[in-house]
Amino acid sequence: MEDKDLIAAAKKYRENAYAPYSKFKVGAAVLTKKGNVYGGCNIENSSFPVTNCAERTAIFKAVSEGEQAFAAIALIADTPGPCSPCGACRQVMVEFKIPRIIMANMKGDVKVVTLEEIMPYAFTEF
Ligand SMILES: O=c1ccn([C@H]2C[C@H](O)[C@@H](CO)O2)c(=O)[nH]1
Ligand SMILES: [Zn+2]
Repeated sequence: MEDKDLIAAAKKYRENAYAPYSKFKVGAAVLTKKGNVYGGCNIENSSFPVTNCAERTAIFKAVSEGEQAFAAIALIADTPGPCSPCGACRQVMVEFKIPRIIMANMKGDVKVVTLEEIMPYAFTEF
């Protein structure tokens, strides 16, 4: 699967975003090594910190289906430049060793980075 296809999947899931508080919709899609795609959107809560980001929704969906080996993740939002994942999502990407992060926006800007580039000096217990 090409990056543009994973971005298109993320864009589709962005339409399902539940963001009545921030009005900021985010979509994400993870590609597993088996070749399956799991999508996610941000899901907000009136108790703001309870909100789940699009990337973590997508990753947790994949893990829930028994998939823990990932090839890439794409995320998209209506940002001036390619949308960059928050720290919590980066930590989850470290946990599951997602090697490539494809950042995109609604204008068509795309930036691809490695996990090492986006999360240097990551916390690991061992
Ligand atoms: O990596 C991120 C950062 C933020 N958001 C969502 C959470 C919240 O609903 C909205 C504004 O922060 O964007 C994501 O989905 N992913
Ligand atoms: Zn996040």
